[in-house]
Amino acid sequence: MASLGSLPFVIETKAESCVLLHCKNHHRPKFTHFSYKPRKSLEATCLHELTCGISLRCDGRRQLWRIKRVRSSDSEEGVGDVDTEDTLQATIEKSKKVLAMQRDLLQRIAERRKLVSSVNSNHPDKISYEERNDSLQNQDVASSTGSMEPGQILPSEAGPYGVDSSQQLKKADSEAVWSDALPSFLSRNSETTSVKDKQDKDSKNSSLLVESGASDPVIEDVQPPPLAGANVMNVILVAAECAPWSKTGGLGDVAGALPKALARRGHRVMVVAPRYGNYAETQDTGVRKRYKVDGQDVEVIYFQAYIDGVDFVFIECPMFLHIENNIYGGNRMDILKRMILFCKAAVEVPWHVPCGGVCYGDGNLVFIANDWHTALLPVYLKAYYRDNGLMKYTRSVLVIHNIAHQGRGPVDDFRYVDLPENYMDLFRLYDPVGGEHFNIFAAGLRTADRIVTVSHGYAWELKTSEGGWGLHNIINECDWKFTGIVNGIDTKDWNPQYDVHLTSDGYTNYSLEGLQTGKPQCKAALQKELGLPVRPEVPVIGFIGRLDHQKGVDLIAEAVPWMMGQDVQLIMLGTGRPDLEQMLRQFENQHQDKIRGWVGFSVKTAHRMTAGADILLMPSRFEPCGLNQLYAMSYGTVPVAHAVGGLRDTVQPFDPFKESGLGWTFDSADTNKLIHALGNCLYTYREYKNSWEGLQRRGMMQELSWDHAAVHYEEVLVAAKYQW
Ligand SMILES: Nc1ncnc2c1ncn2[C@@H]1O[C@H](COP(=O)(O)OP(=O)(O)O[C@H]2O[C@H](CO)[C@@H](O)[C@H](O)[C@H]2O)[C@@H](O)[C@H]1O
Repeated sequence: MASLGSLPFVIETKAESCVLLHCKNHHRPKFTHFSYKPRKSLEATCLHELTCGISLRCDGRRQLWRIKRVRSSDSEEGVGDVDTEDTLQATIEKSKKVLAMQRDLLQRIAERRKLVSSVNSNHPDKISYEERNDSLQNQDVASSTGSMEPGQILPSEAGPYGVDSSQQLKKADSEAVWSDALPSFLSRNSETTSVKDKQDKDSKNSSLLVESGASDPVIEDVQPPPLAGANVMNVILVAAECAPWSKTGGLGDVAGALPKALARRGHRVMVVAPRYGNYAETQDTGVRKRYKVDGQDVEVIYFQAYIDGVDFVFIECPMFLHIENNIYGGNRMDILKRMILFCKAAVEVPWHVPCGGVCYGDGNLVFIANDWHTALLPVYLKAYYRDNGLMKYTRSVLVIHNIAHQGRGPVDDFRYVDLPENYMDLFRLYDPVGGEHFNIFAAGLRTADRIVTVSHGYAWELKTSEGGWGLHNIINECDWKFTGIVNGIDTKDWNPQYDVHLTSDGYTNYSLEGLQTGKPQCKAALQKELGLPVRPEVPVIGFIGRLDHQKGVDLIAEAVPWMMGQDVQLIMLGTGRPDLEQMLRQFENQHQDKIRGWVGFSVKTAHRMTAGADILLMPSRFEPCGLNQLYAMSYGTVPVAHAVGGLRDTVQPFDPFKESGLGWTFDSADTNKLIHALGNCLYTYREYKNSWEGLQRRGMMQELSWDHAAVHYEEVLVAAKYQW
């Protein structure tokens, strides 16, 4: 038995073959593919809506396929044969349901309209920014003293407080686009059609007898039932960077990959990021909105692309354009204003941006904000909307990728974020370093429904005064909603078997089976490309990362004299602190035949180094998760890392007696300890080839994909959803 939404279907077949169920009404057609034996009922679930129409197509043979619709209450046994009366009955039942749903929707609209007009009658149509501010503050006070009605909404046009319920409802009247403002399960069912359209479509759906052979050949797109099952929800990940469009480090990788894994579990997933450049894949949605930033109205344009099951929405405005190489550049105020604008515009995306024709809506929705740059989003969600009876079913999760950057400023910065006075306490923080100050990360952590960080080790460290960078007390207070989930990797982008950067210049793709030939070929290609002596026996040591205090580049620098006494080659790729960049260049100049210091950001080189190096150094002082060691291991490159944060979680130390483990770790950020670990590593590389290969193989055989982490994220999203 197959089921479409809550309506089950039986597919009856007469010959062995395969068919496709095609949900025509869905804005983005999805297919379910069945292989089957003659006269057998089939199990399948359509991901689409209750109201989707379907048609059957077969694989080219001239067979007559039949599909029968039955009532959801029917038992399986009673539905074996095709019966037009039953089909008709099922259609009538379905029509009734649709009509009931539409009635319910119309009633809700009427109620909302009443509410809006009563609010409008108390407020002039156009109120100034300051008036809105007062109004918000007053309502906030009213709310907290209990005089505000539940569900009461703000009387604004899309502006600093963004919610334009009245506008939306007026528009709904004429254009029937009210789905934007409704909970998503209603919005999507309603799409943008009228009741009559629905009925028309419904009646069309009753003709379910399809002759095969006339249609296109089968193009398979296997869609099993959603892995998330009943937990399927709408998820919007908001981040300041998103690979491949924008990336300064690991956050970009996560924003580009985690959403795809969540989508694979059946969630409807969107990523919202600034549009820093002219991204070819994206289309102008035609949606333009204005938001207040530092008293100025700033217009944003929403662009959109649908890739690998994920809606990518990019927010364009002159503040973002052409800074892709300097995303976090500019002075403190510039960055703050960009992030304020970004968060204000992002939180309203589910209302304004129709992805595939249909907005996400604010029901059954969870935002995933990332780091301090988007930590204002949970605050705006609460202050502008949820405190005012809007977005009642929307939740937020804040992910900590790096606590070292917090959006700190003087207390006076509070005036830029356009929030009611009583919100100041969320931002206020005192610590011995910053004194009393304004802290955006603090406010986000306090406001989000759930907090995640990117490994268990880092989750523990964040609660200590050394690891929490002044936010440990807040994190300890929030322990009940705080969890660690180790990052995954994008196994499409970062996979030696398919890596697009290994297809030219002498490099080659390789898998576990081809490790012994493929990896040496990549090593030779890397040595050649960088102008180092092409010597297969010499260990190539790599470092990739931001050149800053976190990554422990200075520890490598201190170890360079020792390393140069060894027969090794060292390749370092990074950008960051000018003094460390200069140091890289200097090392290369001093040791032309042994060191390459590549100052720059090159994704291609990072991939090629990961494939061609034997060893990856990660002496990070702190490392929330670390992706490079995960990439390295999956390419058969052995990590030598400081056992901290996610590195401790993911690099199990080599045990020569048990022939277990994945690399070498050292327990404090100390040059001698680095040298000791690297020394053992080099000794094993040279003297114990089998052990070395074992290390490589164990690394490559790990399941490091995002699919695993996505299950844990889903648990957090569900917990957030039921958080009141
Ligand atoms: N010069 C360069 N050229 C090309 N590519 C370069 C590069 N420098 C860095 N990269 C790439 O940027 C990414 C860095 O990711 P990491 O997770 O190692 O660190 P980052 O500190 O940025 O991320 C933070 O967020 C991530 C994600 O949660 C955490 O894993 C991490 O611990 C935390 O510090 C990798 O994809 C790496 O290849």
